[in-house]
Amino acid sequence: MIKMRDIIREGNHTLRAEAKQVKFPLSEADQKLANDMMEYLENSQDPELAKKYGLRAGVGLAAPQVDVSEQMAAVLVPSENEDDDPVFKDVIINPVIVSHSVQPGALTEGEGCLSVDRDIAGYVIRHDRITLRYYNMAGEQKKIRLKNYPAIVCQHEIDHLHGILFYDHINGDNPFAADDDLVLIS
Ligand SMILES: O=C(O)C[C@@H](Cc1ccccc1)[C@H](O)SCc1ccccc1
Ligand code: NI
Repeated sequence: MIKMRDIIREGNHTLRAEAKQVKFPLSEADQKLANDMMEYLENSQDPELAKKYGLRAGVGLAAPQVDVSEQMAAVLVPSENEDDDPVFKDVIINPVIVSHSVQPGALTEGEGCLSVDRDIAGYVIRHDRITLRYYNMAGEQKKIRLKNYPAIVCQHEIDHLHGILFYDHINGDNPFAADDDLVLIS
């Protein structure tokens, strides 16, 4: 299982590298990696397991964060009611944002990152709505529309595949600068 010690931190060059595309059919190693990353998210969202193994909660984990420079990320966005199915759960492979809203969006509370051990305040300006094309573990091409929180999470993870970290999107002069059309997502 993936633990916090397996997650690389700022300063490791893999976090700033352009990850390479994944080939299909998935190798045994890539299948194991995909399953292990999703397992991390599930464990980290279980309070007992998270405490037992010292896991930081996560709704997404990208392969470069475990020092594998490949275009693959696990995303597990739980529903607000724990009895309901997740809002979004999949391993997104070779993802591409094929279109997006002009309207920007940002989390009201800002963002964090499992690979960044410090709090960095500010609006992380992203697209409020995206159309995402990706391949799942079976190699099936998917094309989905996401908005608000799931869209923010997927953009955070896709950034990791291109060497981008959340604070790259914060306005350095005024971290909480907000255009009139910015959608603030709680
Ligand atoms: O480091 C990662 O990629 C995982 C992040 C993803 C993320 C952070 C902020 C906004 C969108 C996505 C972790 O999920 S950060 C911890 C966290 C846990 C639960 C909910 C929100 C953030
Ligand atoms: Ni991150």
